[in-house]
Amino acid sequence: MSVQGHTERGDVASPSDSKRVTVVGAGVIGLTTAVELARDGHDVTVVADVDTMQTVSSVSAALWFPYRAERSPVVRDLLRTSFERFAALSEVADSGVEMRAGTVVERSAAPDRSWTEFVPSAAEADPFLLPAGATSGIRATLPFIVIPAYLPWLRAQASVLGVAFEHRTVQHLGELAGHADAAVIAAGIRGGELLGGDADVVPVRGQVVRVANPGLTDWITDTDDPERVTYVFPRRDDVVVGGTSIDGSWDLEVDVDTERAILERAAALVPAIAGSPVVGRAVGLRPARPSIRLEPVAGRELPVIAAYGHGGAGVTLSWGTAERVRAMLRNDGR
Ligand SMILES: Cc1cc2nc3c(=O)[nH]c(=O)nc-3n(C[C@H](O)[C@H](O)[C@H](O)COP(=O)(O)OP(=O)(O)OC[C@H]3O[C@@H](n4cnc5c(N)ncnc54)[C@H](O)[C@@H]3O)c2cc1C
Repeated sequence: MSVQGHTERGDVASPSDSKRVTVVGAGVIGLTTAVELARDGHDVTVVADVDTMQTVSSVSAALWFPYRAERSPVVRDLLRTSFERFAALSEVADSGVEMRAGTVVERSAAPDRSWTEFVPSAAEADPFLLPAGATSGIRATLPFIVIPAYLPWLRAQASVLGVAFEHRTVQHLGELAGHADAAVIAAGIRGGELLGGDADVVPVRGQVVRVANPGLTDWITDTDDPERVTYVFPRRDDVVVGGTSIDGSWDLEVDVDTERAILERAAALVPAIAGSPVVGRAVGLRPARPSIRLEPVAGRELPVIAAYGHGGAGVTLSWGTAERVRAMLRNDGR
């Protein structure tokens, strides 16, 4: 069996190293980790009570960009790994991953440009093409992940590798002991609750509206001001237009006034989308945490690895996260 778009690195786990692993979560973190572990020779089951296309991950826009992710050496490593893996996947037909040009608008005197170290194409944007109030900008070609194509593709890859799927809620970790040699908690915003003792995960509400694509290809993101988060991400048939970034809000209802304001800001940024018919709308709660929790958790009924709290960059950091979980598992969850 082969999984497309994965560069070979290291040997597949020998049968004696192979473990029964339960991954809790079928969002982008759980699925990516399941594929990575199955490819490493483990016997993987994904347990989730929300199907992939109903998760927060399905709402994601989704551009490779470290939005609402902490700047740390670990995240830097996850960014680099994921950039490389997505760049490789952009060569794979039907993966839903493309390398796409666009603009990051900057609105501060000293913008954080650390992410550009992995992006060979990154260059200063022409100031005449930037919106009013922008201090500067970057033009770059970045991985652009068309979620309605990518998540089903990823799930199909998992199935090809023999990953089993169970639809149920895990109430407590003890119920996994005896059925698995290790568990990975990729439960997004509910990761802290499942592990207990971690109240640091908070929702950051994101609302998006999808409009018909009038023929756009380039993306643009203008997110430095949390009160006026705006992005326009053209996919094949539609354009994902955002957004909001509201800390601590659990509200999953689409707000019509918010949608109107999003469309007005977006039309000011990209006049071509003014009046494009609305074809869909969604709200998702980004699983934000002061720092991503990506570590073994001691003292449980079975070895546990936590992998949650990716904020606004779960897709962006997914392959790096999966690689780290694979390495931790090879080290017996240490
Ligand atoms: C509007 C918006 C735009 C975004 N844009 C981007 C972007 O451009 N780029 C980017 O990188 N990121 C983006 N994000 C962020 C990204 O969507 C998230 O970081 C990511 O989806 C988190 O994935 P996850 O797998 O951790 O969680 P989720 O997708 O929420 O999945 C959690 C899974 O855990 C399961 N689960 C939880 N608890 C239990 C339990 N007890 N028992 C069984 N199952 C359980 C659920 O059923 C679900 O399957 C965006 C988010 C939003 C809302």
